[in-house]
Amino acid sequence: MKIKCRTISRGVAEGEVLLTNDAISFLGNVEPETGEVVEPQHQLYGQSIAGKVLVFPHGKGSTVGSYVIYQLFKNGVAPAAMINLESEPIVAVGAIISEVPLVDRLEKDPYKILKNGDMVVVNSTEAFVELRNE
Ligand SMILES: C/C(=C\C(=O)O)CCOP(=O)(O)O
Repeated sequence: MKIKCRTISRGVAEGEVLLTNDAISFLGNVEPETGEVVEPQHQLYGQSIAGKVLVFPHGKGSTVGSYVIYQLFKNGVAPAAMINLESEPIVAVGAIISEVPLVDRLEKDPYKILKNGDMVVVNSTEAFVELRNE
């Protein structure tokens, strides 16, 4: 199944879905050395976002979050791709400078059609997300 979306950061990546209903403040919520979510109140606490297709509603918090995404990239623990309901500038900038594909505004609600562990391709260059495991 292919789902159309809006391109924010171009690129193509495949990976396993890791989904959260919580917004993410990359500064403070995520450890840049490991990609682990370190905020105890966060739904993904204790899990690693490294190599995942990270689905979250939107970013929040400090503008330094863009640089944290870049640190994740430089440390080899960035998400493979990211899917938002509605991207905002902090995550958009972080994804663009880190060459992490980022999309938002999927034509179907990602929380209704995706679940943890699904294999998806995020083709941001051509503005679609493809669910592979069906
Ligand atoms: C650049 C900033 C702090 C630093 O150098 O560590 C300011 C960030 O401001 P926010 O209001 O957190 O975006």
